[in-house]
Order: sequence, then structure tokens, then C-alpha cells
Amino acid sequence: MADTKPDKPGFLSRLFGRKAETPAAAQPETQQPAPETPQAGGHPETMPSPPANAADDLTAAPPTVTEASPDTPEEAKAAPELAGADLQPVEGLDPEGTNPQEPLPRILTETGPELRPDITAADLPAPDPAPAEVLPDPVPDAMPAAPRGWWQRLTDGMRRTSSSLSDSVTGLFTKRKLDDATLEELEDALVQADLGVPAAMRITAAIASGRYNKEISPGEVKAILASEVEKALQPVAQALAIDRTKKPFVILMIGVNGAGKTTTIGKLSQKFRQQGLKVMLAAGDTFRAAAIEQLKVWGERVGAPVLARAQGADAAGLAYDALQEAKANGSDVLLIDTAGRLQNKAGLMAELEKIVRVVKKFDPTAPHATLLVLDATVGQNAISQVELFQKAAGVTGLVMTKLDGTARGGILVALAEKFRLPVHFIGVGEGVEDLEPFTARDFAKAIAGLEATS
Ligand SMILES: Nc1nc2c(ncn2[C@@H]2O[C@H](COP(=O)(O)OP(=O)(O)OP(=O)(O)O)[C@@H](O)[C@H]2O)c(=O)[nH]1
Repeated sequence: MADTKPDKPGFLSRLFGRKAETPAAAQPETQQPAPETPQAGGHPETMPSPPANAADDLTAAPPTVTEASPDTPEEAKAAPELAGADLQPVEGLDPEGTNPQEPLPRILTETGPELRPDITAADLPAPDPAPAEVLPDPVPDAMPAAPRGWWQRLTDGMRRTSSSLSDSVTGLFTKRKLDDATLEELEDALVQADLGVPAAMRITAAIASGRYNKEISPGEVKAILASEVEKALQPVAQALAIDRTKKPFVILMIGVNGAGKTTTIGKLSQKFRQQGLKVMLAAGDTFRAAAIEQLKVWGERVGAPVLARAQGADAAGLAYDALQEAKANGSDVLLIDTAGRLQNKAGLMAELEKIVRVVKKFDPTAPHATLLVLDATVGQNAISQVELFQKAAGVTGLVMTKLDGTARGGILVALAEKFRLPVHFIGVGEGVEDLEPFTARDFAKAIAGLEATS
């Protein structure tokens, strides 16, 4: 839930009076970095991770999250601008049996000796006393009882947001007249779901219009809510178009650690492969050994070669080489993973800028898409993440993950209103099928808790 309730006058005076502002609800920084799990045995790709210490350190993100982050600020405090979650490796199985039929390609794993210039030996901590093997997570959605359609997954996934809104609406509008107090409470519920003050005010005004002092049913309120949310989201619901004249079409994936970049790359690769596209992956998150391993597993799983190097290798150089390789092997799409955290924010931004610069040297039109992956559970914090990554890498579109883990799914509405960036995909679970192109109507109905889609 939003942790701050804006200080505001009564509904009618606000409706006809002052202009709303979006609350900058940055959350306090309390999270500690999750411990790394360097691999024993001196594998070249598993050097220990650099330490986290700077005040603006990107590692100050919530610890490993496989489940939903809690919504209460006490439980889910995140670094301002950089709330995220640590990653979990992905199991290399194909529970749904949807792997392309062709044999798995060789994984291109290079172990170039060069370290990134910003990581020196002094930065590297001593290995953990008892370093654990990098083990994959249990397979998410390994054996679903019965295949569920997207609408089912979406509504199930959005249940926390929709039931919290639904409960408020039902509580407020059952046998009650629509007056200043109910409208104010409704607006608060919308703000709590992170829709943002401007959208909350607009929706409340739409509900009030012509109905003041009359009874209105919860169903009517939900229908108006869905229609207003759909209106707000329609302009940003844009499919990710792969320009086949660009070969490879280069997609740079960015976002804070744990937002779901690597998982999203895997899920997208699967979709592209199912469309018959030849896909290559670049393990550009050279900051974490586990991220490199995780991407390799996804590559095997979906049938896409992965260019990977040792932890600490220069990510920009790797991206350049991946482009060369993708061009040489006729790939249609190259997806480049990037680090979500470095020693500090400045380091991360510098690395992203460098990757973009270097990629442009190879192809001035690349990257053809720069997708910012946002974790919905961070709520309003997503706003500062967009601002930050826009500056560093020029975001062209958004992917919102973990809508299943939060009652703050309304953040998509706030983002749409503020940035007007295309939203290409949303994720409602860890399974490979839990990411789908974003459609405004389905999302609006799901958030309002309406039953069917049409
Ligand atoms: N519940 C849920 N979990 C998700 C979703 N998308 C990703 N995850 C999980 O979030 C965790 C982090 O995802 P990663 O893909 O590792 O995140 P990342 O951004 O690559 O992280 P770094 O490599 O640390 O930068 C994993 O456990 C994923 O399975 C989603 O839509 N819903």
C-alpha cells in the first residue's frame, strides 16, 4: 500500500479547486544486499562479487525475492529509486514442453581475462567461508494442474490489487449515497493502490459526475473505474514491434537488480522462438555470476545461444562482440542483459551509457529497443527508476513484472500518466507463460475485479 496519504482538502474543493500532484513517495532505504553465492572450485565465471558499501549503493535492495514483496513500508523498505529484489537462478527445465524442436545450440562461453576497469582486486571481498554451489531454484510452475489461460493468470495474478480495491468499493458503496465522504474514501483507496493522485481524482470525478447524492452500486463503480483505467492505459498499450529489416534487432534490457530482467529475457526469447525468430542472448550482467548462469540456463531452455564471459568482464565489450556474433550467425533478435547493480548508482549508469555507446559504434540505429523492467511491488518507487534509467539509457518501453505479488498494481496507471512510455509486456508470475503483451482493457477489467473480458 502507498505509505503516504497526501495531505489534501475535501474532495469537492479539490475537484473544482487546486491541481493535484503526484506524491513522490520514495521509500526509506533499509535493505541490505543479498549475499552472493560464489561457486566453489575456481570456475572462471564465478569470482566473488564486489562489495556493497556506498551510500547510494544499488545493492541496497530488498533481499532475495521469489515471492511477492510485502506492501507495507515497514516490511518492504527499498532504496530510493532503486528498490528491486535479488535474483534467483532459473531451473533449466521446460515444464510446459514448449521448447522448440531443434537441437540446443552450443552456448558460447568465453572466458576473456579482462576485468571491468571499475572492479579492482581491492573491490573484491574474500570468498564466503563456505561458498555454496550456485544452485538453481525449484522450477516455478513445474507441473501446473491444468493449463490456465492468460485471462485466468492475469486475474489471479492481479487478485491482491483488485480485491483490495473491490473491498473498498463494496464497503463504500453498498446502500450508501454518493457524497463527499464516500468520494474521498474512494479516492484514498485508489491512491493506496498506487494509481497516483491525478488518476485517483479523475476516476473519482467520473464516478461523481451526475450521481452526487444518489445511490450507486459497487458494480457501477467498478465499471466506471475499469473504463477510466482503460482510457488512461490505452495510449501506452503498444506491442513491441520487431523490425525485421534490422538483423539483428537489438533489445537492451535494463532495470534494477531483481526486477526480473533475466527472467523476462528468457520469457521473451521463448516467445520470439515460437514466432520462428532466431534469437541470441548476451550475458551482459557481468556483475553477478549467478546472473550469467541463469541466462545460460534460459538459453538452453529456449534454444538460443548465449554469449557469456567471466564475472567482472567488460559488459560493453561483450555486447559489441555479441552483436558481431549475432550478425555473423544470422540472428533475428539479440537480447542483451545488463547489471542491475554495481558498486554504486553512478557506476551502473556509466556502464549502461557505455554499453549504448559501444553498441552504436557497431550499428548507429541500435539498440532498437531499450526495455526497462520494473517490479510492480516497489509501487511509487518505480517512478524514480524510470527517471533514472531514462537518463542513462533512453528507455523506449516498459515491462512490468510481479503484478501477482502486490496490491499496488495501479502503479502502471501512474506511470502511464506521467511518462507515456509504451508498456509492452506485463508479468504475473515466474512461469515462462506468465508474461504477455499488455492490453489496456484486460488490465483495466482485472484491476477493477470485473469478471469477464470482452
Ligand atoms: N512472482 C513473480 N516473480 C517474478 C516475475 N518476474 C520475475 N520474477 C522473479 O523475480 C526474481 C528476480 O528475477 P531476475 O530475472 O533474476 O531479476 P534480474 O532483474 O535479472 O536481477 P539481477 O540479475 O540481479 O539484475 C526471480 O525469482 C524471478 O523468478 C513475475 O512476474 N512474478
